[in-house]
Amino acid sequence: MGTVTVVGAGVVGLSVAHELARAGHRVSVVADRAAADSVSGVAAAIWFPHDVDHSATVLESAAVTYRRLAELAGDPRTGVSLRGGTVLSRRAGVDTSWTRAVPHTAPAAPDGLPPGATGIRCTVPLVETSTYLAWLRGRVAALGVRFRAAAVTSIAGLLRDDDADALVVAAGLRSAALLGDDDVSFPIRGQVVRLANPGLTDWITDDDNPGGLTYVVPRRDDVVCGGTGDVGCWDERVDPDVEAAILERVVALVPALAGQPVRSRAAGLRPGRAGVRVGPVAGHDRPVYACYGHGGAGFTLSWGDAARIAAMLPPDGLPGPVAAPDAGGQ
Ligand SMILES: Cc1cc2nc3c(=O)[nH]c(=O)nc-3n(C[C@H](O)[C@H](O)[C@H](O)COP(=O)(O)OP(=O)(O)OC[C@H]3O[C@@H](n4cnc5c(N)ncnc54)[C@H](O)[C@@H]3O)c2cc1C
Repeated sequence: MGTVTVVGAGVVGLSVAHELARAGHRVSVVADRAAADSVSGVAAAIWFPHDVDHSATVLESAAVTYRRLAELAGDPRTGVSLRGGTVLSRRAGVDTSWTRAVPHTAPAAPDGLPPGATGIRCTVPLVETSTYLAWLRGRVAALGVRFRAAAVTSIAGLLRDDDADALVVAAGLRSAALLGDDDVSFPIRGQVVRLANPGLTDWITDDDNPGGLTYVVPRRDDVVCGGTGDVGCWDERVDPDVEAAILERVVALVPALAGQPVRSRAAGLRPGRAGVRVGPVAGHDRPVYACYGHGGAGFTLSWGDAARIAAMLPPDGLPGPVAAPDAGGQ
């Protein structure tokens, strides 16, 4: 058994802490924001590998997470359910490799689709973020993981002050600045408006909408309507003009949303990266691992990538620090 400190308490940090503690490590989590106050609290969140590459490793992590979330859907306390929906496409040659990670997909019936669009029907896990993140934190705490509220200013400083045998950096978008060896990370700004739910259950995504990225994700008490995918934008404020445009697009797509009152609104920065980073980080005197860069798919990859980190840190033989130049993860 070893002691491991995880930096980050978003969906990724919590999932990593869970898997490490379950494997037998003594785990601490240090974070300056609770999950609900990070981008994890803004997510829609449906299972879908959005804004990440669809490499074999990513799709395997997505498939592992699908299965785990599908199991959790059996327990209403988790806030996870399985929901049917449609992935719309308005152009030829769209990448459908993600379908390999879903047990069953079928072509959508053309009636009801926008003119010229095609669709893929499937059932995926829907995560009600506030319920799920609170449940997950409770599970992690029940495994004996300790939480510390603090801002980490440098990895070297943390290693100096912390006697953990290993460190995992799962700090989302801010991981790159903390590690200082990554120039391929970037924000992807997303804005949503949440409407009262007029009784919808099916979700729909419309990435090729001529007006911009559009999706409708009905939850128990509201409907998450989006969105935007502004690459390189660091602005976390809600923009009223962007909201008006989102509302226009979602009502055109799902007319039942017309006139529904706004319940809440939010914007957040997805941790974009040219390749999700899961693996050892070189150049430290103790083992340091990275788990970040999940783009619009942090929930979708959470359990799979947490399991990968746990496999890299076996409790009966922690690896040593990595001296060779870091290859930059997967
Ligand atoms: C509008 C929108 C819709 C989305 N929809 C979906 C969806 O449907 N499905 C899906 O899978 N994903 C979705 N996402 C993406 C998802 O939200 C992210 O991929 C995921 O939340 C990233 O989680 P994370 O734990 O890596 O980062 P975060 O949630 O940002 O957590 C980072 C953690 O690290 C801590 N931290 C960072 N730096 C420091 C530091 N220096 N010191 C101490 N602590 C630090 C923070 O306090 C926080 O606890 C969506 C995102 C947006 C914006």
